[in-house]
Amino acid sequence: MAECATYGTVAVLQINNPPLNVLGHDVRSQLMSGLQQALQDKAVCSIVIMGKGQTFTAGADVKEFGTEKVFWEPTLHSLVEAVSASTKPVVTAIHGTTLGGGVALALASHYRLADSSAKMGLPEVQLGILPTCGVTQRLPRLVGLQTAVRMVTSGQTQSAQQALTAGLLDKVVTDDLLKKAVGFARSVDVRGLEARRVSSWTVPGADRAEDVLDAARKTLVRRSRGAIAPLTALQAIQASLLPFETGMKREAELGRYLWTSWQAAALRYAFFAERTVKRWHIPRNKNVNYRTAEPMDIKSVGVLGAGTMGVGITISLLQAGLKVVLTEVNKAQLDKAVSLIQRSLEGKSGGKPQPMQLRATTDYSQLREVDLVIEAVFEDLALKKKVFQQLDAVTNPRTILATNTSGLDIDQIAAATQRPDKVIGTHFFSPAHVMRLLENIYGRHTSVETIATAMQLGATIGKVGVLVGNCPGFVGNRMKGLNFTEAMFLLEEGAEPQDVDKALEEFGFAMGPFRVSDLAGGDVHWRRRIQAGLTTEHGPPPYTPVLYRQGNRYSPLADMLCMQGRFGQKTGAGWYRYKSGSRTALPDAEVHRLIHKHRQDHGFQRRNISSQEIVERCLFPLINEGFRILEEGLATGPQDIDVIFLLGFGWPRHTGGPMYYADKVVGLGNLLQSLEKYRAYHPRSAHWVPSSLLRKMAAQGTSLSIWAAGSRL
Ligand SMILES: CC/C=C\C=C\CC(=O)SCCNC(=O)CCNC(=O)[C@H](O)C(C)(C)COP(=O)(O)OP(=O)(O)OC[C@H]1O[C@@H](n2cnc3c(N)ncnc32)[C@H](O)[C@@H]1OP(=O)(O)O
Repeated sequence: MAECATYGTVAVLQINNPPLNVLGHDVRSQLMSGLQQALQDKAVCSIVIMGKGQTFTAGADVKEFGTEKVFWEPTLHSLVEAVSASTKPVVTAIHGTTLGGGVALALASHYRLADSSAKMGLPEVQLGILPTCGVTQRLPRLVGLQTAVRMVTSGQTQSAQQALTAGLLDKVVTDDLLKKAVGFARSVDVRGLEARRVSSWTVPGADRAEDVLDAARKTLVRRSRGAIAPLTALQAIQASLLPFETGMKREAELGRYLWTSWQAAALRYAFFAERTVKRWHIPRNKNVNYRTAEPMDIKSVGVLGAGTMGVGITISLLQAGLKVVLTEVNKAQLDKAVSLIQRSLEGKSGGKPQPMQLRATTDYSQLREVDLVIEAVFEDLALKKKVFQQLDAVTNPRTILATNTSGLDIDQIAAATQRPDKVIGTHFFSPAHVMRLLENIYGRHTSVETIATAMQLGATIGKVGVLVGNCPGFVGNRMKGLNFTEAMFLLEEGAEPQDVDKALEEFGFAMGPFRVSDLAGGDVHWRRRIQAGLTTEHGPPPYTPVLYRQGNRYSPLADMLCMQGRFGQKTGAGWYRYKSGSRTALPDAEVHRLIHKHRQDHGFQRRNISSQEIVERCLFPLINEGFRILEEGLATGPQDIDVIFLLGFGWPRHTGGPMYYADKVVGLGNLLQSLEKYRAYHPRSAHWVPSSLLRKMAAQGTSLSIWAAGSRL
């Protein structure tokens, strides 16, 4: 856990708690007793604290949060204070990615040394808590308010060089950190100790504090979208302008407030959910799971189609060091794609040319020897089937064939080949080289090896892979579609697009559904509705009522906009209008007139709709569909659905995701009641019929977390 050794007059305490040296109770106890021994040992003049293995420490053990163990003595706070009060100089030697409590220990030490490849960060706000243990008081004294605010409120890591420049480190070294740290510790003098205690310093640039804090507050109010931790952290940093002890009291108060908040619990859940999804199984056959599966070794990947998705996917693969064969029949499109890929990768490497493992070709037969192909052609079932037939003919029979589709039937695509066991859906989110989610979809015949390979490929390219079953829209788009449907009904009943967007943005989404639709292009979903027979390019299909399709209430408003060529930002007009070259959504009188006339034509009585109703009507049907998905065994557990929404659809992280939000914030009984209430008003919308899983859980008074704990391997 923590090992102690002496090198002449230097005592070295080394954390050894693989994989990440988190500071659980055992580690804290051993570090504390090592420190006390070193203080008592007359032969020891200075002390080094460092870590073995891949990192100094990733901070507190998050698994202890929510349990009593985190408060067992020595707490992290006691340990940090003991380091700070040490009568012998303490040098912290940092390597790997040092986070949270690790930075707190370093700040309380008298000297800070790091390996040149080290990174340091304070991710606490991402867990909904405050960096306590004096971090918000010592950091501004060491690096100034501006850097402290940036580090604490963003949670982003700093490189060793950045930390050195900011004053967070005293020295950066290369090679043999132990030897260099011991040498450094030998050179420091106990006589200078008092002056090295950061707590006795004042915050540099305090005369400009008000301007810095005001500017930060404005930015955070806009960016945090309802998350309370960043703004609370700012208040704690402000307290560093007070005497140290007063500031520490304020930090403790604010720390307690966040520690007990529901948002901290939700963010902790999100942290573990992202890691839980890699433990997948197939609900209808639990023998097919991450433990039994053996992935194929993938070294080369073919990407078919060099449009926006193909380019993003190629960049992700190349960044992970894989060989890529990019295939596109249109030579001009291929050349454009290659230049985009080159520019993107040059940007990443700071302008240095990277050895590119990319072969670009118009010739399908070049895919013959790759281990896996990702098809990224236009979202059209007939086209994809044709492409898969060709791929089946040209590629090696052991090659896995993956389709990047956002909702088409994997089984139909697989049926176009002689190897349905080697066909899988890999749904990337746009921009594919930026978005961390990869929704992997198994079909009826997809083999366990193919599933394991797709999940492994996701991890290799730095994505969070979530495995789901095959159904129209899969998990993400199947649920998300209901949100947009209900948003349009709200327009029919009296809301304006900006009212709906504002309510959902206040809930925490970066953009409301109409702004998202304008960004993505309304034509994409319009074509899908046409393919599904819900509408035609000229209006409702013959003999179809305007407000009902396929047995359900239907709003034709989006179709009406598309028929006018209003596809969103790319055409300068959609649900909003856009000035040339601008992405700012401006309310448009044309749209208001169109909605108004539609209401009049169909006898809708306009009424005022509250933000609460907007949020409930847009989100509750989607959550209800999530319960259906669990019931149908299309996702391993609620975490999988939550991760899809957190990483793929901008669901506000501080609410934990749709299923967590329903379970822990709304309450399943309340959710059921609301669904019943809206169902009574909107009997022609099947999405208000509560799922039987939700009914059962609400009746039993059980929770999704209990159900999930029982179902997960
Ligand atoms: C009262 C006041 C008390 C507390 C004060 C707390 C201050 C803090 O220190 S808060 C914690 C700050 N630290 C973090 O938030 C660390 C988060 N971890 C990461 O960002 C990453 O894990 C990483 C360090 C960058 C490493 O990434 P990677 O190499 O991709 O590994 P992972 O798959 O993420 O993790 C491997 C394994 O470790 C578990 N884990 C990671 N960090 C922690 C942690 N801090 N505590 C407990 N467990 C942790 C992670 O869940 C993985 O576990 P599996 O079982 O393999 O899923």
